[in-house]
Amino acid sequence: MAVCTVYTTQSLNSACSISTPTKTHLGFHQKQVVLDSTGKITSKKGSSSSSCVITCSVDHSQTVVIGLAADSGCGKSTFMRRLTSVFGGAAEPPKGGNPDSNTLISDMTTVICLDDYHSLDRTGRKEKGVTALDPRANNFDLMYEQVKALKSAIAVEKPIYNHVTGLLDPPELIKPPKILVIEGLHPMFDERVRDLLDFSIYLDISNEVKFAWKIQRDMAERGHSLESIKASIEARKPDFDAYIDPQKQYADAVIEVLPTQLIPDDNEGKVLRARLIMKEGVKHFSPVYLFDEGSTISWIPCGRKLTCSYPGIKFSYGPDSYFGHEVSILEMDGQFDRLDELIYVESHLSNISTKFYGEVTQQMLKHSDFPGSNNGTGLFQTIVGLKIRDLYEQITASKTAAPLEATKA
Ligand SMILES: Nc1ncnc2c1ncn2[C@@H]1O[C@H](COP(=O)(O)OP(=O)(O)OP(=O)(O)O)[C@@H](O)[C@H]1O
Ligand SMILES: O=C(CO)[C@H](O)[C@H](O)COP(=O)(O)O
Repeated sequence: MAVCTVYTTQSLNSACSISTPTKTHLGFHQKQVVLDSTGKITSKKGSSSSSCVITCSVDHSQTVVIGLAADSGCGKSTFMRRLTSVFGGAAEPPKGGNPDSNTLISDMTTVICLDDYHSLDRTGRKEKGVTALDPRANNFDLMYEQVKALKSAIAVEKPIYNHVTGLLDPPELIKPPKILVIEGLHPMFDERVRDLLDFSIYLDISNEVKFAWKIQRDMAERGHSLESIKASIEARKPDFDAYIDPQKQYADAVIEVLPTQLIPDDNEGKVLRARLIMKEGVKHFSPVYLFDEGSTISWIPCGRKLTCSYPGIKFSYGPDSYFGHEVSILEMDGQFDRLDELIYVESHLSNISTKFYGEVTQQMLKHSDFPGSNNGTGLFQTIVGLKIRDLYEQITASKTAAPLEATKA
């Protein structure tokens, strides 16, 4: 038997004689329920009647939770599109719900945006003089309770932060998916939330590159001026350094994006150097390697089998240390001229968790229009997507072997 907490705006079963639920955050009712050994909700805690059976039952297979952290405009949405594509099916906002919902649902995955846990709306932040990156503008208690509930296969009513109006909208129902991705500014900030993650990723985009991407998007697509983009990046920097960047030390995989080293003093920012930093010893995750696991390798694949124009392509691989952790780092500097030739590189990588020869190349070709498809950013995002699929399959296989353990809250 296990006890868990459900957050809802509605009564679960009005026929049950239970005490009035407590009012908690944002008008939610908090109810403690008791799960039986199969993971079904049998009664509300404290109910006088043991026959008070709540009509909803839950799928007791545990949800796998993935955390994706990055600053705004650093490629989270692009990464999510690559990840959901690995699992097949398109990700869409909840049907018939709030058109400004930040949630994306596909057959296997639900992606929730942690901006929905802003406790202060745009006006509130302005009045208090805090940014959205400041922990005081976010409700970590609710984030923790809801991620914990979803991980225990219990649906929640999650608030919505409306990016169009800057207001907190009425909540939306989130049912426990097979894979829950929590993406945003703070998935690894709160220790309690961090401990719920089965795998975590940090997108570490260097300032120069972040600036180039912001200009491209916010000037071209959103009509912002160069000055206002600069000012926004500067205004966010102290809180970014204090609260967002330090989360990378907790990540199981970090994708670092830097200016190229192949062009001396490059200031165009078009050619990128991407580094995939993979922690050793993470359960259900074995780092990718190039040629020979644990060796230090430098490889320039350009020549007969890979077409490269200036400045070429260089791969590196080897063991290293990152915030005191043992890691393996795979690096790619430069960009592909012909994406179909990526198969040559793929055939030299091991532990990439593909289901068939050429799957990485196939995924990259399928999304050749996504930003980063001609360089290491897209390649490493695709590989991490495949590693997450593998992790999910390993976790579900181990749960099948011990079903009762997985139902405990
Ligand atoms: N790998 C990449 N290579 C080049 N440009 C990229 C790459 N990834 C993202 N960008 C650029 O950055 C912009 C933001 O990307 P994306 O929408 O995926 O980020 P985000 O983190 O989800 O942003 P936000 O949180 O603000 O919604 C894109 O419009 C694109 O211009
Ligand atoms: O850092 C952010 C995460 O995406 C946003 O700036 C934050 O959510 C506030 O949003 P808005 O600018 O729409 O009020």
